[in-house]
Amino acid sequence: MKSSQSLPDTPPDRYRGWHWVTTLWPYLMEYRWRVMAALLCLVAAKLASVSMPFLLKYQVDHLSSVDKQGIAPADWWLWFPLGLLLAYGAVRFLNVFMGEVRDLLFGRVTERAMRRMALKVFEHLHTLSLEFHLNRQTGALQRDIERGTNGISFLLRFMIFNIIPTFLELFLVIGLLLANYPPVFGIITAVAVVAYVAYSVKVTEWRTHYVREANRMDSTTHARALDSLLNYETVKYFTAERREAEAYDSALAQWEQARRMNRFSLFSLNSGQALIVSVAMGSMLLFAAYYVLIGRMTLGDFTLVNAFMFQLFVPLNFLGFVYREIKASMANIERMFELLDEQSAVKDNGTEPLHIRKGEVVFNNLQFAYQPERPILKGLSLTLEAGKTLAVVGASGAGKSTLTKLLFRFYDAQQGDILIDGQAIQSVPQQQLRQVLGIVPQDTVLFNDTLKNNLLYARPQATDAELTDVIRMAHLQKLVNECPAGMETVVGERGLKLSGGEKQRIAIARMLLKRPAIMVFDEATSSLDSHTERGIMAEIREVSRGHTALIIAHRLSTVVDADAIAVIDDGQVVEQGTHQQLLAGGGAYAALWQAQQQSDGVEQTDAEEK
Ligand SMILES: Nc1ncnc2c1ncn2[C@@H]1O[C@H](COP(=O)(O)OP(=O)(O)OP(=O)(O)O)[C@@H](O)[C@H]1O
Repeated sequence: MKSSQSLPDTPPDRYRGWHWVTTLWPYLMEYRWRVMAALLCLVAAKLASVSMPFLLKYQVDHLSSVDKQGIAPADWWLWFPLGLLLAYGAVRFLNVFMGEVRDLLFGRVTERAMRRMALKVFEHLHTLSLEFHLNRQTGALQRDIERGTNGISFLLRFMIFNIIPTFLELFLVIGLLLANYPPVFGIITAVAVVAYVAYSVKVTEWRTHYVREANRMDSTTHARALDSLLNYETVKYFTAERREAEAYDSALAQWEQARRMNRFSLFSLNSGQALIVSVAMGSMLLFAAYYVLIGRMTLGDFTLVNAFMFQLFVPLNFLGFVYREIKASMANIERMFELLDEQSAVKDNGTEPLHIRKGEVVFNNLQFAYQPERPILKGLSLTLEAGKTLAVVGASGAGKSTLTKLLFRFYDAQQGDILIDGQAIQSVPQQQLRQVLGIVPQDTVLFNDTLKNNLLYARPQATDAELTDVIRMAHLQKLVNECPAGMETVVGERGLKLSGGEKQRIAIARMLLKRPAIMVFDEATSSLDSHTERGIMAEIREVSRGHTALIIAHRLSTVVDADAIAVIDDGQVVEQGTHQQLLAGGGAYAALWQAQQQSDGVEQTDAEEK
């Protein structure tokens, strides 16, 4: 399994604390009136909630004051408790209703914040270098974004509408108890709340490790299963089903163990919380009963204390969960912030507009290494003359594709420059640079969309006639005609429903549709049969006529017509000239030519015919 360079479990110190508040603040401000209205609803709901026990108290006091014979139905005294009952019902409804209105109003705020944040990260990811993306598992990256945006929603909702109001209510209730009743009630409530919060925080901290471990194992088992299923064919080729199942099961066993510890820690948290709540409520009721017995409190007061306790401890019970989730949300958001802080190794700070005059490309004394200890290009110099075709050949791994990556500025060379018509590519905006370049890459990856949309990706405004033209040039008519859905055929994830050669032809067609000034063909026909290859090479010659073209090829027979051929070895150009000149030179190219001719009789005949 590939190792994922995921973000570290514990975020660095600079992300701790209230960093997220300042980041999220602008999103709250975007809908400030909604936020204000939601807060008003919150206050209304809380006032309703605090008044409920009082209504209950008056009710009970009134009912217990009626003597055993009851009262006549016409007596106005009868209507008082009925009015209270109605008020109680109305206030209870108001409490719930205001909560719902609040959610309705605030939902929009959280969704907008999620949308803005997700877009920001998405755009940022597209600015990061290829190296960053190569080092990451896309799935893990996507999970980081998903968790981050969900984290925002959770944090906004629960911080503003759970934690803060719960504490507001606590202060309100403790104040009311202290003002109206013997101090013992307020004191017990305060002590219980402090004990409850302290215990919840402590135990939550302790169990975070188990929660994280369970989550990690959950991701690992998923990744294991996914990797195995993605490699479905390889598993069959090597009859490795048993091995795969065992590896999956061993990951599952670790997940099971992690879940066990997680459950145990949850048990400790919940039982401890329940104990604190029960002791507090029990002692409050004990005192309340005592005060009723000695006549200092009424039955209504007894009911009120009981009701307050219920009202307080229900959200408090929830606090353990909310605290844990808020911590997790903060960690997830911090991961997302780390992504946003990630800087591209390749800086896009060129400001000169790119002026294409002829389309000459010069690679000037390039030195480049992906890893410092392993140089790939060692002072390579090469000129692509304007309007000419230059072929680059050389052993596998010699650094040919690396040249194209440097040209597209996926990486910057450590030394040396690349100049287009005399302008260093670093000095121009990347967008402008890439607009004048077209490539048929070694491995074509397609969007999981229709053939047509994959082609139009190069130039969405292209006409049908232009599409038909490039389809013909890239020899794609047969494929389009044979597929029942024609151009509307969906090509599957990464284009996996097409053959290697078909994908290459689509890549050729869409590059032709882009009509770039400089064309790069990186082994553009390597997956094609010799017949189709010849046809397409003829088309490539045709379309690249008058354009600057760089052709990277393994099969030398495909580049014998090039205006110049450069042979790369050990990070340098070791030979350069036309096919005939290089053959006559009897050097590396001639040797390569001989070797290929021997191994491919058909190609030999083809080349001799030329
Ligand atoms: N992102 C990367 N990180 C580290 N090394 C890399 C990276 N990309 C390529 N390499 C290494 O750089 C060397 C040159 O790669 P490159 O793709 O340029 O070779 P190539 O000449 O195009 O080979 P081929 O003909 O097989 O396509 C290879 O040895 C490869 O392993």
